Amino acid sequence: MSTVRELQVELGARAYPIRIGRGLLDDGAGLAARVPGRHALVVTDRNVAPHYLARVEAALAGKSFGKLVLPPGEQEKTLARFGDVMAALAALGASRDATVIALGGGVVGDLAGFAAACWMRGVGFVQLPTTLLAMVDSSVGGKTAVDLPQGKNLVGAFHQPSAVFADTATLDTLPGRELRAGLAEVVKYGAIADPVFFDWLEANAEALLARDPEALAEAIAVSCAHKAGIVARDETEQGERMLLNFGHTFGHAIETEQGYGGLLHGEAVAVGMVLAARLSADLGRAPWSDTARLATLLERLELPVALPPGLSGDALLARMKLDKKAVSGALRLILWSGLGRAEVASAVPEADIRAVLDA
Ligand SMILES: NC(=O)c1ccc[n+]([C@@H]2O[C@H](COP(=O)([O-])OP(=O)(O)OC[C@H]3O[C@@H](n4cnc5c(N)ncnc54)[C@H](O)[C@@H]3O)[C@@H](O)[C@H]2O)c1
Ligand SMILES: O=C(O)C(=O)C[C@@H](O)[C@H](O)[C@H](O)COP(=O)(O)O
Ligand SMILES: [Zn+2]
Repeated sequence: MSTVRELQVELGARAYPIRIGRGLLDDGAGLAARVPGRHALVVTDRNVAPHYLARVEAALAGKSFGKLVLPPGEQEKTLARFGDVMAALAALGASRDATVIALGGGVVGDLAGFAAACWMRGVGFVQLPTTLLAMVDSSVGGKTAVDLPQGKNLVGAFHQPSAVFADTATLDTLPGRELRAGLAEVVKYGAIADPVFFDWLEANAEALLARDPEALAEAIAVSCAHKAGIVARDETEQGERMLLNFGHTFGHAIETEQGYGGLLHGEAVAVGMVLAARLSADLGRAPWSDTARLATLLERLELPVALPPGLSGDALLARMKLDKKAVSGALRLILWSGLGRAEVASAVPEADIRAVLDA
């Protein structure tokens, strides 16, 4: 195994490690140590299972484990699939000391995590992320959820994993479009919290697209450090954690309006960040020059930066109103103050939001 980087999410008695390195899935002992009871259920999808499930099964030798291999994609992050996970846990006879293991991207992680939060009111949970997006964002922090046709992640719970093992060798089989979608969330950390990292991303964009292992490992480690710090300071999103939603009020509205079959989450977030940055510049809160830098970097990473055709501003605005940051029905947005800084804003005039949606 090559170099393993290790970070910790500091949550007191619930603190947990994030390990990042090539070949981690072959460290069966590391995974087995996080499965204290007799029962484990591995949740994965049909794209991931043929490549990686056997290694997880080998690590669970001696345990009573089940596996659930779901169809892939955002359209499967549903209450119906949540029911399938519940049924699989029941079939396994999983007791309160059971562990749910998510092997896959953010869809599998969010769904399996929500199941772990609910089965017998909460059982153990381990994240084995296999997409860049899951390694840099969704596997860390304990936000778990499923989508409704009305909106993204509307049904969910905070439920932290007991460990995150990111085997970066799994990225070798990840399709290019999915890798690029993950890069959008990487750019988010630079945009909201770390101008030096943003500069580094500008300097390393081509290396990241070319899957240079060192560049990817660095991007994952820096992203996880930011996410772990924010989660440790504000686990349940009372303040600072809301900044991780930069671009998401727009992005989630796009995903929902497209029936979860259009832009990928990371792509929608890329568009959403550019819209939020433009809105911020329109309102005099962010320099136009930084907005241009953000859009240029995302374009260099081959991500979309404009709304896909055919979406109506009215429909998107209506979707945005169901965002979870709203208070008493009033929308709150994450606005940008320029590179490295963002803030929560309420009372943003609807006309200004409509203007960026219609531009
Ligand atoms: N909980 C959080 O904090 C959080 C953060 C960000 C995003 N999310 C959620 O994550 C989801 C998006 O996650 P995603 O981008 O990982 O998408 P995904 O889970 O749909 O995975 C992307 C695609 O890649 C395939 N795949 C996964 N790993 C692979 C591998 N190593 N090789 C080949 N194919 C592979 C999957 O089967 C799928 O088709 C969204 O639902 C989003 O809302 C959650
Ligand atoms: O961890 C967080 O907090 C985030 O907001 C990370 C986002 O990238 C992620 O997409 C998250 O699932 C969005 O959360 P939601 O609460 O808006 O559904
Ligand atoms: Zn996201």
